[in-house]
Amino acid sequence: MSYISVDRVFKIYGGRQGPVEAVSNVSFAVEAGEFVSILGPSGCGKSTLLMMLAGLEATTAGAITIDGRTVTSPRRDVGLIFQDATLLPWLSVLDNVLFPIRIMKGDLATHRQKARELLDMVGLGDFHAHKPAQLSGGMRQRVAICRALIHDPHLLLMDEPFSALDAITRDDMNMALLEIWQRYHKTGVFITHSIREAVVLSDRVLVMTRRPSTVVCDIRIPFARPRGRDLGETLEFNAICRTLREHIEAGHRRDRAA
Ligand SMILES: Nc1ncnc2c1ncn2[C@@H]1O[C@H](COP(=O)(O)OP(=O)(O)OP(=O)(O)O)[C@@H](O)[C@H]1O
Repeated sequence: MSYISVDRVFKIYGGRQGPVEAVSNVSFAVEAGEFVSILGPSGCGKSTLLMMLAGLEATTAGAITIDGRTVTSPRRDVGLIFQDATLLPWLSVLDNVLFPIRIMKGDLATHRQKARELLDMVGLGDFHAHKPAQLSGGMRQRVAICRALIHDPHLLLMDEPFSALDAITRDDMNMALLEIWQRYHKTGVFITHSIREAVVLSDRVLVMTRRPSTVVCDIRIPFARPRGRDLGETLEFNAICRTLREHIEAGHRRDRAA
């Protein structure tokens, strides 16, 4: 059995202007330790899918199973990272990283050392006493990554975590995430609009389209790890990006025709 199984999942939101079918008949599986990215146009239901994986939204039909258990409510063994780092401005960097432990009433003393190690790993070892306002956007997102990892979740769910960053910082964050993957062996679902980012980071890339909001393509990314910045220069990398772009463009054409 796969670590994550998404089985014929639908999500229909009730709205003032009538129901919105955000996700229709989506099925896919993710193995333990895999990093899977989801690409697709705005509004195709990527965030909705991630929220359902996190147990923060209910499915309208179908089932999501993680590690053998059907997802019916938020789970403790999941780390979430969003586009906005959403750090608490009055807390130090270290206390922001420790915040989930505080909420879960865990042992702060033992986790303080782990928080310092995580901050060291993402290059923020000297910033543990700073407040979020004293950090750049990329640094804040690094803190958010440490916060998502502090309770050692097996699964990381990431919703466009680097899309608000400039191109150079984004590349740096991709490299940092690759390093984290190498070191901590998590399972990951990553939402992005960047084809290149998806290919650099992932073991598999899924493409979703609208009307209906479903998965139309599932491509395995064959590059060995560890991966470096030069991966993006290779012919094979660019050929995979082209294939994914063609799937996304075909979806756009179908949308326009509908
Ligand atoms: N709480 C909600 N109530 C009603 N409709 C919603 C709700 N959340 C999302 N939707 C609608 O569901 C559809 C899918 O939205 P979702 O945010 O999941 O798409 P997305 O692919 O993540 O978009 P983006 O790439 O722009 O973030 C959209 O039409 C959106 O307007």
